[in-house]
Amino acid sequence: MTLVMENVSKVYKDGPKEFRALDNVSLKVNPGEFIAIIGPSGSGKSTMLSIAGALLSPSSGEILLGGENTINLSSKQITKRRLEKIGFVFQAANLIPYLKVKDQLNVINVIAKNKDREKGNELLEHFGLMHRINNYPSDLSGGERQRVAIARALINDPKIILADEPTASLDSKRGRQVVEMLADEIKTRDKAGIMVTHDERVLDLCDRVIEIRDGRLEE
Ligand SMILES: Nc1ncnc2c1ncn2[C@@H]1O[C@H](COP(=O)(O)OP(=O)(O)OP(=O)(O)O)[C@@H](O)[C@H]1O
Repeated sequence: MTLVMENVSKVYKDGPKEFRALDNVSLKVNPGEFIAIIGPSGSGKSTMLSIAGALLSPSSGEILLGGENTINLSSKQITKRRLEKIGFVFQAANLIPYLKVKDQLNVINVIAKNKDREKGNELLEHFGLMHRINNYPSDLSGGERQRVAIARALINDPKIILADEPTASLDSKRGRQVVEMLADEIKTRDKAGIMVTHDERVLDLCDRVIEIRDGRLEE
């Protein structure tokens, strides 16, 4: 499963004004490859990740998820592909405040109609969270919350992992641990990973670092 973006542009329209946030961007991420995207504020990083994850449609260009072009899919089909193929990790863990840790993962099982309910426990064990399964997000440290968010992103065994500033709320040691976990998952299970980050201290854990400036890629 690869992720391919081909000649992707995104133009935001604000009344008569137009703003080109992405300008003819092409990128291919192979299985087992972990790519970092860096760049100044407003350069187009979040726009790019949102388009890669089919959360936002491009103004022109194509996105291929595992060889399948998403351009002609209906929004229902896109939602299904996203659930099956993509795991998202956001800046703040975005956990549901009124659900215990174990239920943060189970809710995805219910939505995805997964029959294998053991996977959640395996992931929580893998990330050292078993002693926390009956806690609410407010009881957890920032690092623990982010580990739950990663476990949740992996519950469907997605082949593409997209992370938007996953270390932003963490100190450098915990931030590094979180990115090490992402890198390990990407390597050992042959996933394609993209991480947007401002954190230069974790770039050595990535295979390639791509810079985005004014909506254009520079490697
Ligand atoms: N919905 C929108 N409508 C209009 N302009 C937008 C919209 N979303 C983003 N932009 C503009 O597009 C540009 C790129 O935004 P984007 O959020 O992708 O940048 P970024 O690199 O992720 O920034 P940051 O590091 O600050 O999060 C910015 O100039 C932003 O103001």
